[in-house]
Amino acid sequence: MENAIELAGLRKVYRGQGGGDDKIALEGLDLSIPAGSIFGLLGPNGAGKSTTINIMAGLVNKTAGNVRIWGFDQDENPRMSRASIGVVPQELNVDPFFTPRAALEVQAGLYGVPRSERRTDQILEKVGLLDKAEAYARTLSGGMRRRLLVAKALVHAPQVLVLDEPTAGVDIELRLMLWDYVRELNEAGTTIILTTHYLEEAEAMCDRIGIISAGKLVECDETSNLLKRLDAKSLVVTTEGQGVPALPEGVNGTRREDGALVLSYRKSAHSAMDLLDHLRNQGVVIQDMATEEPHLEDVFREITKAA
Ligand SMILES: Nc1ncnc2c1ncn2[C@@H]1O[C@H](COP(=O)(O)OP(=O)(O)OP(=O)(O)O)[C@@H](O)[C@H]1O
Repeated sequence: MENAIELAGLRKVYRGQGGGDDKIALEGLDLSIPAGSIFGLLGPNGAGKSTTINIMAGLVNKTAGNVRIWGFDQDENPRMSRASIGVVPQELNVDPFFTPRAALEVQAGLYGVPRSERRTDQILEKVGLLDKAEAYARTLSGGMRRRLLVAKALVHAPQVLVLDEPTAGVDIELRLMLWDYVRELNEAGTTIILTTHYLEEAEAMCDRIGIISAGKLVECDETSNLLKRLDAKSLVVTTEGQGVPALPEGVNGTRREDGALVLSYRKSAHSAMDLLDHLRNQGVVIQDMATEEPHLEDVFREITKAA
């Protein structure tokens, strides 16, 4: 299998209710996600990320286009296409009266997993919920509910696991645990797709990134390539005294919260050495300095601004 997911000309129009306007959420989206990757689907609010995920999961009907999950066309082979994907939704909607063990058993039943093939307790242990197996879901904390949703998405052992904003409002410990587990699943062969608003997280986790803006794919590349392509760089200097000195054209200077002077510049136009000379010529006394490479956040800002 080369691509775990292939979307071609995907279009979604939400019909206006009661005479309201139609809303075009996706406008001919083409996207391929290689098998075995950890893929980050990013984009500003309302770009169409959840719509894309929900269409892949079979939760929202597409208006037009083609969807292949693990090689199975969603229209021609809906059963296999659905069996190949598991989705961890954004909302923490768990049935309050089910225990985690019961919730997984029900889910396994829905997916037609034979009893002999169920791995309920193994999955509960993996997500750290085995000791809560018989607790009512309404007594679980937010973090535990999140883990239960991950567990539910895994009962049918899907080749593709989609996580929609899995760490929104999650504490740092759980976030790290979740990412360890996601990496483990990926190493065992599961293709991972995730959306997140934490760009640092996407940069650290994802080997490939796709950026959606206004219902279209505006960028898709290996994370390292996206970062390399950016011409931006920063020079961080600790100085005696405060204020921002006069700077060469095209160089932007700000003081960070810790007082350090941050100069943002284009690698193609300036070098750190030139800028240091410039500061010295301005009479600035430099105590320390470091350069910083661009982050995904800079790439994201640049791309969505242009789009
Ligand atoms: N059920 C719906 N009915 C009508 N419009 C909808 C519906 N669901 C989403 N939309 C609209 O479609 C567009 C795309 O929404 P979507 O939720 O896919 O974006 P998103 O990228 O996931 O956003 P966010 O980052 O805020 O979760 C938005 O303009 C949204 O208002």
